[in-house]
Amino acid sequence: MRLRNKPWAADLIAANPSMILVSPEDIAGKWQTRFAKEQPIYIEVGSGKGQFITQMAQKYPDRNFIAVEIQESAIAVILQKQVELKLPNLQLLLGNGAALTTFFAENEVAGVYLNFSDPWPKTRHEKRRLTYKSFLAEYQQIMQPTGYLRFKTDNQGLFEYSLMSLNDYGMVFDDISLDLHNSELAEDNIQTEYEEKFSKRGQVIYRLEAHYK
Ligand SMILES: C[S@@+](CC[C@H](N)C(=O)[O-])C[C@H]1O[C@@H](n2cnc3c(N)ncnc32)[C@H](O)[C@@H]1O
Repeated sequence: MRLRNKPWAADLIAANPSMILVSPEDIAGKWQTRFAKEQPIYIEVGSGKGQFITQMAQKYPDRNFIAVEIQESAIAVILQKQVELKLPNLQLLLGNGAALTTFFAENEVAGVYLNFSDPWPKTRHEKRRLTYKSFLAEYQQIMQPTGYLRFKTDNQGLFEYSLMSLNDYGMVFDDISLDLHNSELAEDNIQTEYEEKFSKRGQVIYRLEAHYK
């Protein structure tokens, strides 16, 4: 994600406290109070510029969504969209996905989306991959027993790694697709910015869905 620091980002965030929180310490267990309606909460970790999460919020008004993004310049782009759209079922969190258990209480989340996460191909960076076991433990602690993890990527290496990592963690696979755009799931699929870019280049998109035992 190549976004230079935008001087307006901090100002925009400060001006919209009802739409975005910045690494809050006292929000765990209280997210429902920030939405218009109490309904299941789904989060996307690493939302980038937010095409996926804003479209999901529009398509599923009976669900609440939270974009979790570590880069201020990226989440400010989502916030700009939300200032215009004013979706009652979308909230933003500027924070690190590695610290989800400080932001969410047990069972607060119904599902976690990971889309085109940074691959971190070097072995010494394995711990930064969003499907590394420490991240899987974070998702597990905040997710309801019926919850699911959905992951999409164009990166074969990261996909294979993620299959092994989730399997080693003891997760159960509900669905694995080696060519999402030519599968029965394509019709309902909402594309992310990266997904559009990579599929236009002819790359296949991998997808998996899994849950905890
Ligand atoms: C390659 S981009 C993909 C963006 C978007 N999901 C898409 O598919 O178009 C990965 C995003 O994940 C964010 N990210 C990486 N590590 C993160 C972490 N630990 N917590 C939250 N966001 C993270 C990056 O800042 C970046 O915006």
